[in-house]
Amino acid sequence: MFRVLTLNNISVRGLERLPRDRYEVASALSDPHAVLVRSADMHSIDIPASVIGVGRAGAGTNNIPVSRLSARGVPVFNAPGANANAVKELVITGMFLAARNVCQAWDYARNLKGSDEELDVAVEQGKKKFVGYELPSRTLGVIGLGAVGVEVANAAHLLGMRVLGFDPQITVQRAWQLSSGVQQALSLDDLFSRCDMVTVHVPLMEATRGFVNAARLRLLKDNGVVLNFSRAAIVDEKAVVDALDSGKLGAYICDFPTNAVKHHPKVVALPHLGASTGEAEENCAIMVADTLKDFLENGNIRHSVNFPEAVLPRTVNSTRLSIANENVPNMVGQISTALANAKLNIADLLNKSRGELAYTLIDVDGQVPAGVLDQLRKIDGVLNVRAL
Ligand SMILES: NC(=O)C1=CN([C@@H]2O[C@H](COP(=O)(O)OP(=O)(O)OC[C@H]3O[C@@H](n4cnc5c(N)ncnc54)[C@H](O)[C@@H]3O)[C@@H](O)[C@H]2O)C=CC1
Ligand SMILES: O=C(O)CCC(=O)C(=O)O
Repeated sequence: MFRVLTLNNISVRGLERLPRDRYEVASALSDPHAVLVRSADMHSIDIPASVIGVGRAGAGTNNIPVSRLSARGVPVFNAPGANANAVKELVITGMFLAARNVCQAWDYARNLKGSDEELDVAVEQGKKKFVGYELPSRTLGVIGLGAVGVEVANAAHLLGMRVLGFDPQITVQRAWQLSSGVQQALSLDDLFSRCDMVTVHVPLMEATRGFVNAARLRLLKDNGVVLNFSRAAIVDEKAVVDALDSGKLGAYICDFPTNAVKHHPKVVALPHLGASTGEAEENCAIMVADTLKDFLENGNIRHSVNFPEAVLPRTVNSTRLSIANENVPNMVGQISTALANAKLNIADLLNKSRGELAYTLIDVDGQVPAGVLDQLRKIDGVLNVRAL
């Protein structure tokens, strides 16, 4: 029986992928094998030693202590692309909100007082303040061309905008998905200096923290717009407020209502709604539950943010060993020597590495005695051993 601890509400369609006869899933249980999480902050909690896998039902993993888990040989999984359409739709909504001053105009209209005749007069006088612009007259810069960024760039291009993209690590898969009409910016500064609107779709990490800063905002065209549906800290909020006050920025549309920005009249701050559609919640939960299940039952690794992809079909009449280890020389040699010394035959083997970590799946004919597993665990550099 596998025990899975949930730290957030996870869509029931995903949880149904973990059959009750083999899985106990609850928001409170002891010695869990795995954790399922959305945005809960795992940096501040003790993660029990029993945990061998963490699944994020979403994209961003900045709420998870990934390096700490890597050092324990614990893979962290996410659900790449599973909520991208939902985020794209809200970002495009945000662009329209900014271009047509929708929130300010709505606020004006709902606060009008008087008879309908008086309201008619006020409407015709007041609407001058909310004159907007149309998207095809503007240039959008998309920073980060991953699952969300590519969808946003393509949709904006279809809406008639001129679109520039910047992502020095774009994958071949995403490059194929990107519309040929999206032009490449050479640097962040190049992108800011050629755009009216900029939207960020990068993970929060040291390199991206605060990289929408005062110097870059100065490069943007006047009355520009910044959209941030990634993470609050990617944007220097003080610089944004200064730019809004000076008129350099016309609007800041974001998913993070911090005290620094939420009351500003030119800010529309939503309560982290990017992935909050029934479809996205289901997609994410199903993808991450399937990934976690295959890892727990077969040791296979897909969609991990810290471990290499490692998928090996199972050999009949064998015991599967899953071994997480440091990516240093002679690990596979030592592991296979320990198995040979115990007269165990390797039927199949897969070894993959990623950065400082490596992962080995071995199908061994017959049973593997507990003593052999202990020997494998004692090899210097081995982080985790399971027999499945
Ligand atoms: N508001 C919400 O509810 C949601 C927010 N997000 C946020 O959006 C981020 C992006 O999501 P996805 O597109 O699904 O992730 P992704 O991993 O598919 O794409 C991220 C892209 O950013 C690029 N990148 C990394 N560093 C960069 C840099 N310094 N400059 C330019 N590009 C850089 C990567 O090469 C990658 O292509 C997530 O990490 C998360 O923080 C994602 C989903 C929902
Ligand atoms: O689970 C959520 O609602 C947050 C989604 C998100 O921020 C992400 O996937 O990175």
